[in-house]
Amino acid sequence: MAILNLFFVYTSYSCILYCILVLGFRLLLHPLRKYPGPFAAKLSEAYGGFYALRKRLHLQTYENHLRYGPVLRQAPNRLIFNSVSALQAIYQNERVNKSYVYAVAQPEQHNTFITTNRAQHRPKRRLMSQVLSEQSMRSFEPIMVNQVLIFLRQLLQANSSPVNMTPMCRYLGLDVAGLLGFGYERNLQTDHAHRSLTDALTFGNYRTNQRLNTVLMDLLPNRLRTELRATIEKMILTRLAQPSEDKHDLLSVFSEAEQSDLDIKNMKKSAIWAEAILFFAAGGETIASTLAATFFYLSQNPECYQKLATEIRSTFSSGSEIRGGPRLSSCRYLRACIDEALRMSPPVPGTLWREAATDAKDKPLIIGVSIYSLHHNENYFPDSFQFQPERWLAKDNNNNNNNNNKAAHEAFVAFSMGSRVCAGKAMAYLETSLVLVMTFWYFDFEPSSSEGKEAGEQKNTAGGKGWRVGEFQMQDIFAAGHDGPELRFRPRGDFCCEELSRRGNGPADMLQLL
Ligand code: HEM
Repeated sequence: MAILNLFFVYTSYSCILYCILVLGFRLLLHPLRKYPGPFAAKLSEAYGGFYALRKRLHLQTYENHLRYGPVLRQAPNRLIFNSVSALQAIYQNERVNKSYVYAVAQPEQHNTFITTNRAQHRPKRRLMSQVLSEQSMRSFEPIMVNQVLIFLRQLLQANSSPVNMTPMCRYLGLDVAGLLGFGYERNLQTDHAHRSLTDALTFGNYRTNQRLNTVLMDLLPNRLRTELRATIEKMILTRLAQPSEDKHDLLSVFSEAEQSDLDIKNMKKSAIWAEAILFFAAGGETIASTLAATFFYLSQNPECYQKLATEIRSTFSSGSEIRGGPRLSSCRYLRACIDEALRMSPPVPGTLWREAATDAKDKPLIIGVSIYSLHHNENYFPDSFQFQPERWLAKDNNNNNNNNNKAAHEAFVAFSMGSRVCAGKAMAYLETSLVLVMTFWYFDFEPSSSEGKEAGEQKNTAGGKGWRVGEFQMQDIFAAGHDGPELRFRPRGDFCCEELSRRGNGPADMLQLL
């Protein structure tokens, strides 16, 4: 017994001594010791984990940059930068890779987003680029438009009562993502039965973000994940029972690409489902965030709303003309509004961790730029908390706006940059543009309460410290979480009901909804 006691005493002392030595090293001898940052962050990754758990790590990082400057030590082995020069040096650098923390965050997924090995990443990325290319989008567009029409019918059905745009946009985004990824109609927009999918995705994002920011922490349970897996299995089996050429989706693009691309041919067929799952979080959730934020800012800024309404309603002469192509691309104010919403409330607000490509066995230095912080850096975006789509529009004459505009473009990083830039950028702009233009064509909208600005923000989560009036607040769970805005939609004249009933699934459906 005495020996056992002695063993425990020595073990406890050894542990305490070990902790003191590790913490002392991190504080006084570590190569990053001279970089400023919160005291707790210098000692442990738990600092980042704590704020990730509270879903406000992006806000904390922003506040820390204000306090400590453009280079910040956020964990013993991690630095965050807040400048365009650092952005380019990190993300456009062949010698810098995605950090190993991605693989730790989702060990079971080896898709385009997670894979850190360049050779393994290449064929996956080529496949994704093909399914998300402009040509592929042209084939997919009618399916997308059909989903947007369902979205519009839901707005009509609301009959001017308040609509919470977060769930509406999520159901739309996930239905479109499901159709492109799995060729499967999940019908979240119209059917309540499978909406737990959204909770499972939120939970998955939250868990991923935890692990990205502290590899120590994995406290969250797994039940929703199991449910998500069952749903996905059903989607895969249904799709596999159909000929691949029956749909325009990931499987059909894969089947065609493998004829001519040996690397893609060598990919296991099962590997494409890991890519399809990625469509939900990478494609569905991000688009929903962009839409919810843009609706929010337009409802809060009547001048911008008017300018955009005028642009859209003078560019098209009927709802059925609204399609991707030169006329949609000519809507420059529309693009400026989307970019400004992406800047102010980026759908991926956190820090995208990178590390030097090296064979060394030592723990690599992890570095990155926080998207939210850079997007609110006053050097690049003066009055950064104000919604000003004009900052994206270069003036023709030689005034300052052109210089500001260049700085803004260089610091705009909502889709990341370099070899791991978002593969779905073209789809993101097409889908968000179609939704906004078609909504403005058929409806007018306003915040749900007549009390104006603040009332419109009530359904706008996160809150607490860091809350700003006029900002659509994102929760940092990698692909952002949010709620609201609550808006009321009024049809623009009688033609709205007629046209919407004529298009898409036809009058029978429409009668059911009205
Ligand atoms: C507004 C909407 C979107 C935003 C803001 C966005 C943002 C991003 C960002 C920041 C990354 C880099 C992540 C990292 O390095 O950790 C990324 C990667 C990626 N995104 Fe998007 N995304 C959007 C829409 C989409 C869509 C619609 C798809 C397609 C379904 C998509 C597919 C991907 C893929 C496959 C990657 C991984 C690329 C790679 O590592 O090679 N994204 N996205």
